[in-house]
Amino acid sequence: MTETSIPAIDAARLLAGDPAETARTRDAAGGIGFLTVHNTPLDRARVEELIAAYRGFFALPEEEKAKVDMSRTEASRGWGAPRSEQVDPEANPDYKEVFDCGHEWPESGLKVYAPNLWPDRPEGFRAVLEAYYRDACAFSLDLLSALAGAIGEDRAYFRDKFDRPMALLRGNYYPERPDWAGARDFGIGAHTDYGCLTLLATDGVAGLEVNSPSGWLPVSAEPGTFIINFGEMLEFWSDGRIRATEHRVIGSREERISVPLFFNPRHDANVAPVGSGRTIRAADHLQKRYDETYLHLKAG
Ligand SMILES: O=C(O)CCC(=O)C(=O)O
Ligand SMILES: [Fe+2]
Repeated sequence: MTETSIPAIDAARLLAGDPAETARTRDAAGGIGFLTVHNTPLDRARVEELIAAYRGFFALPEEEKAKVDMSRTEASRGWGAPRSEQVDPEANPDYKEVFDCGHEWPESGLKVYAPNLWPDRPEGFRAVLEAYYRDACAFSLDLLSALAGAIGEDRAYFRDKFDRPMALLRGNYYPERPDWAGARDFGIGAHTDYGCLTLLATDGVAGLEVNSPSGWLPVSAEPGTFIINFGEMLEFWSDGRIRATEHRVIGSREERISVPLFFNPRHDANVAPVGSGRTIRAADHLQKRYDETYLHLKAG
């Protein structure tokens, strides 16, 4: 596949089953593995409100963020300090900061459903994130159903695999690229995402690069337009018909906020290739990847 541009898809048309938009989505998912979507149910004001909430949190004094530091827990909930995650083992730990929250189900005993850690400030932070989480999950499920149809599978296939989703909503804060940063330092090192579909909102500042046949390709999106890519579980599931493409952020003189929703299925979903007779339990794959990349979870 030699596709070297990132298709822009009209989400309303795709979800309504428009054949041309469906075919372009299928080609993008199986080719470069990235697309942008506009005309979505989450408008610009909604995303700007969300980004402002994260901006307020990341601007808090370090002592305050440390009260919800995920390194005190065995899970990926709360604040991740700079250099607390190493997505590329060949690179140094990322210099970004993050705030993670997700679906809670403590009775499950699974760390992927751990309780969220909420800061006292900024005011309204929790409510804004929870409402966005809910609506972004619904939109992502619609997108996945359309994608299933696009690759010739049952559109309803995913519906019951995403109740109690292990979906994780993350705020990434990339400060100005530090003076000390060298060739092995990244805002986020090269990686593929772990789950099914990533719905990425950004503040519009450039920085994301996609590994394409012609080299690292920049992609950006204004608030209200989203970048979509696919994770390892969907690549397994679709037996490679949908690609999990590597991407990274080196960082620049301009600070940047991005908000991915990592739309992961329920813990017991089987993400092995459809019809293969094999089993790959979604929670096992996700926990393995968390344990490999979050420094506070790394074995030893
Ligand atoms: O900040 C971005 O644009 C991408 C972030 C990313 O790849 C991630 O959080 O997995
Ligand atoms: Fe990513």
